[in-house]
Parts: sequence; C-alpha cells; structure tokens
Amino acid sequence: MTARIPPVLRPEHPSARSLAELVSEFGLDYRGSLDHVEIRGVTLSTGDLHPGDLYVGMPGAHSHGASYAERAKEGGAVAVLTDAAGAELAAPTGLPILIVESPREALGEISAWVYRTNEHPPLLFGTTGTNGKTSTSYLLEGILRQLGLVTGLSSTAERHIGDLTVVSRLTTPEASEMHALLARMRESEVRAVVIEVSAQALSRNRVDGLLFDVVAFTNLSHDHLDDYADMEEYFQAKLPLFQPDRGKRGVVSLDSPYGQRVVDESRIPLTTISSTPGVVGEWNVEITAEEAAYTAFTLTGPEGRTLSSRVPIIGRHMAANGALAIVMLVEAGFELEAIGQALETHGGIDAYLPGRTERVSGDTGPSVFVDFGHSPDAFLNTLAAVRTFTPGKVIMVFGADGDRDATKRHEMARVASEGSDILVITDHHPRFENAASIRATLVEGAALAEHPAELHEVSPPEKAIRVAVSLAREGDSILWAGPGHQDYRDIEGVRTPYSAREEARSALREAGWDEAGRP
Ligand SMILES: CC(=O)N[C@H]1[C@@H](OP(=O)(O)OP(=O)(O)OC[C@H]2O[C@@H](n3ccc(=O)[nH]c3=O)[C@H](O)[C@@H]2O)O[C@H](CO)[C@@H](O)[C@@H]1O[C@H](C)C(=O)N[C@@H](C)C(=O)N[C@H](CCC(=O)O)C(=O)O
Ligand SMILES: Nc1ncnc2c1ncn2[C@@H]1O[C@H](COP(=O)(O)OP(=O)(O)OP(=O)(O)O)[C@@H](O)[C@H]1O
Repeated sequence: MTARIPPVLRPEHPSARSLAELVSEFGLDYRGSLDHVEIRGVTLSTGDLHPGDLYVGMPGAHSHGASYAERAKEGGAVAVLTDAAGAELAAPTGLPILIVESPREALGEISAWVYRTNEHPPLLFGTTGTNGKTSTSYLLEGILRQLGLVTGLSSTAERHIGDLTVVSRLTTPEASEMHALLARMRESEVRAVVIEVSAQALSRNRVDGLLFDVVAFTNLSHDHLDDYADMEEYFQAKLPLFQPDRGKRGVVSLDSPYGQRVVDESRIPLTTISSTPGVVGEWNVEITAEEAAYTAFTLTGPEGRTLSSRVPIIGRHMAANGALAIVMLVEAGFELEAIGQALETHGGIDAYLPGRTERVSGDTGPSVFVDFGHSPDAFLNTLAAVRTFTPGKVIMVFGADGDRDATKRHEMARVASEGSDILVITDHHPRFENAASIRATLVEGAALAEHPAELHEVSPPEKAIRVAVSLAREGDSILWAGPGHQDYRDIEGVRTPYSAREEARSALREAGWDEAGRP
C-alpha cells in the first residue's frame, strides 16, 4: 500500500480570464490563435491538471515539462506556457503557446494575475529560518484565531483554510499552487494568512507574486547542504525575503548569529528579538517557567511594553517562537494589549502543533515525545527541553534522512549521544540509500561525543521505539526525533503509510502504560 498524495487546493469558483488579455498584460511572445481562449487556472503538473488550465511546461531535473503537453491537452489544458525549447516540444498539440525565457520566473506573477490574488490580498505573514518556521506559524495562526480572525496557513505539515485542513506536499507550494490556495482562502473569507517560506522556495521563485506584510527570521544552522554549496550560500538564499519586493517589514531573531547579518543586509524596516541571555534585541524574551505541559515567558519591548504568556509546548525555543509570533503581530499593527487580553482568556497561546515535541504518553509510564527535529541544532534544543523536567533517564530515538544532506549526520548523532542517557539509532526515510550504511554513519558520529550515551542500533523504527519503551521506567523520557507529523516513510521512492505517533502509542499500550490522544 502507498500513502495518498495530498490534493492541491484550488478555488471552487474560479473566474475565467482571457488568454489574449494575459498576453497583452505581460507583453508575451506567442504562437497560435488566442481568440476566445479563456483560462481558469494554472498548473505545472499534469497530475494536478483541471480542464481550462494554462499548463506550464517547466524544464525540470528529470525532464522538460513541455514534453507532457499532449497529456495536458488530453486533461483539458487550453494553452501552454513554456520556454523556447518547450515551444518545440509542445507545438504538435496545436494549443496556443506562450513563450517566456524562464517559465519558473514568470509563474508567480502570471498565477497572481489569473487567480486575482493581488486584488485585495489578505494580511500576509511569512516565516523563514532553519528551525521553528512551522512552530512559529502555528503559534501565530493560533493567536490570530484568538483575536477572532478567520485564518489560513501554509506549512510543512498542513495547509489550513479556516477549519479545513489538508496535509502538505512541500513546505512551500510551487507558485501556481500558492496562488490557487490563496484564491481558495479568499472564497472562505480568510483575513490573515501565515506562510512558511523555505530557502528552496526563495531559490525556486515559489513566493513570487506575494508581498508579505510582515516577514520573520527564526535562526540559521547546519541543514540543506545538499541543496546549497555551503552555509553562506544557504544564508544568501534566505535573504530575498527581507527585501522590499517581498516584505514590507520584518522581525529578526538574534538567537543565532545569522540574525544580525539579516539585519545588516536587509533593506526593509526591521525590529529584533532575542531569547538568548546576553544578546539584547529591541524585544527580549525571558523564560519564567518550564513545565511538562507548557513554557511560560515574559516579552519586553520598546517603551516598557510587556506581555506575559505561555506556549502549550515544552522548550525555551518554543517560547521564543511564540514571542516572535507576537512581535510579528505588533509589527502588523495589532496592539500588544489586545493580544495580551485575547491570550489571557485562553490561559496562553492556544495552538496544536502536530509532531512538534508532541506528547503521546499519558499519566503513567515514561513521557514520550515525537518531534520533527532533523538538524543538530533542533536536537540540542529539544533534548535540553526534555531534560529540564525529566527526573530519570532521557532516551532518544532517531534515524537520518536518506538522499538528504549527509554532512550533518555525524553532528546529529554526536549531539544526540551527548544529550541523552540512552540512544537508539534507527531508520528514518532511507529513500534510495542503504539504511544500514546510514545507521553506520550515525553510530560513528555517536562515538564522537565526549560523554557518549549507552548505544543501541535497532531496525526498523517500529522495533526501535519498542526497545526504547522497554528500557524506560516511570520518570524517564523518550524523545523520538525526525518523523514528527508525517504519515509515511519513503523507502526506495515509495511512500509507505506509517505514523510514528501511532507506533509510539501502540508501544506504550503494549507495555501497559498510558497513552495520550490528540489534544
Ligand atoms: C528538487 C526539486 O526542487 N524538485 C522539484 C521539481 O521537480 P523536477 O525538477 O524533478 O521535475 P521533473 O520530474 O523533471 O518534471 C519537470 C516538470 O514536468 C512536470 N511533469 C512531470 C511528469 C509528469 O508526468 N507530468 C508533469 O507535468 C513536473 O511537474 C515538472 O514541473 O519540480 C517539481 C514541480 O515542478 C517540484 O515539486 C519538485 O520538488 C520536489 C518534490 C522536492 O522535494 N523539492 C524539495 C527540494 C523542496 O523544495 N523542499 C523544501 C523543504 C524545505 C525544508 O525542509 O525546510 C520545500 O519547500 O518543501
Ligand atoms: N526556535 C527554534 N530554535 C531551534 N530549534 C527549534 C526551534 N523551533 C523548533 N525547533 C526544533 O526544530 C524542529 C522543527 O521545528 P519546525 O517544524 O517548527 O521548524 P521548521 O523550520 O518548520 O522545519 P522544516 O523546515 O524542516 O519544516 C522542532 O521539532 C524542534 O525540534
């Protein structure tokens, strides 16, 4: 059985737009007749095609999208937009062909025009950084809802349109999908939209055609060095979000040294925030309590402004994410006092973060958390959070992604081994790599710790979590890092249905301990 591919959300009542008008609006070169041709949507994949679509044939890593133009026509595409090479490939279809130098660079603006998303846009928030994008986005969405707004969300885990939830494919959808999503949100009278913006999205024009009211930077640390040559290139990929064509104003966390560089290199009005002792921002976060059910903090800003609240999740970093979300709202024009009042009525920020240090254990037995962390810095933060209220041993379970940045594996394992008492190394998504050799690299890395944890190598993960539970006692904690919200494992390109949260719950049940359901 393979896991279902989540659908692309489109407007339910798309308006028709004239192809001739599109060509004249953008001054496009074209072939064929434009007479009476109307388009209702844009797609770059035949898998997501709707009748009446403009099919965008993009050169890809494996093939040229225009080579699927015939298939697009059979599915109801009424025109093709592509480059000069693609125009040759699409010519036999007889469809009108619009020609641009770079279809990827044209996609955002054209999709915005087709879906009319630049007319009366909602309040737009965008978050980038290595870690904390999803968490900050959910917390921000939670506060917006507490303030009474109908919200939309685009994150690694899910897309939300008001109360409608759909599992995500990519962290940031391709531009055509993004604008279709915004158009669908408008139909549902969404007033504020929170969008997680990956570095890849910025490098691949996925947020073109959007102007964010407030953008935020969480942090930068080792990740994605398979996509970027080095940390500098990865950092540079994030910067365009902090320029005037993408964001009106920004909030930058100084918790990683890259924050100050964003401040130095951005050209939009920015404010700063810090939760790091000794690093002072315009806004500062002090952690006031760390409990198993929440983390409390006080946020202090310019002119003595202050707000005390809590996030319903463990970890100082999560309180920092919550405070960042609050400052984003202040930058968008919300009164700090009104935010404080809205939060107070719910006892803090009210949000459910799927698979972010999500507690799956109940009242008896060890505390078990499933997390999405897959970088050394994420491990450092979550292990510290778990350690804070664990009287017994900290047991960590994790595996590394196959076919993704292999240079971080040693450091992930070293940090895991240093920060836990017992480490169970297992498999994650092997993709097309050999799972045993990924584990071997992790075992090597674990040995680099100054004070290595007791080590177990267990495959597959279903068995690993059961071994971890069998080693745990009341008062111990288990942190299973990596799978988070995901509901599949990618093995040789096949998405096999699998939920770490459900596996962990089953393991607890089988051991006679309590489990916790979704809050
Ligand atoms: C490496 C990369 O960026 N790949 C993206 C790329 O795929 P590709 O170049 O391999 O496409 P291709 O197979 O050569 O096909 C060329 C074109 O023909 C189309 N096609 C292809 C076959 C077909 O039958 N019909 C059809 O229409 C494809 O949609 C594509 O437009 O173009 C596709 C759509 O056009 C993207 O969905 C795909 O993202 C893949 C899924 C991906 O995994 N991207 C990663 C790197 C990514 O973006 N990740 C970040 C995560 C960030 C984080 O961890 O924080 C993200 O934002 O999600
Ligand atoms: N502010 C933070 N600083 C450091 N680590 C964090 C922070 N926030 C979250 N984390 C850790 O990083 C993991 C991923 O968090 P989150 O999903 O919010 O980040 P993300 O930036 O969306 O990641 P991705 O790009 O992989 O989707 C969390 O599960 C947690 O382990």
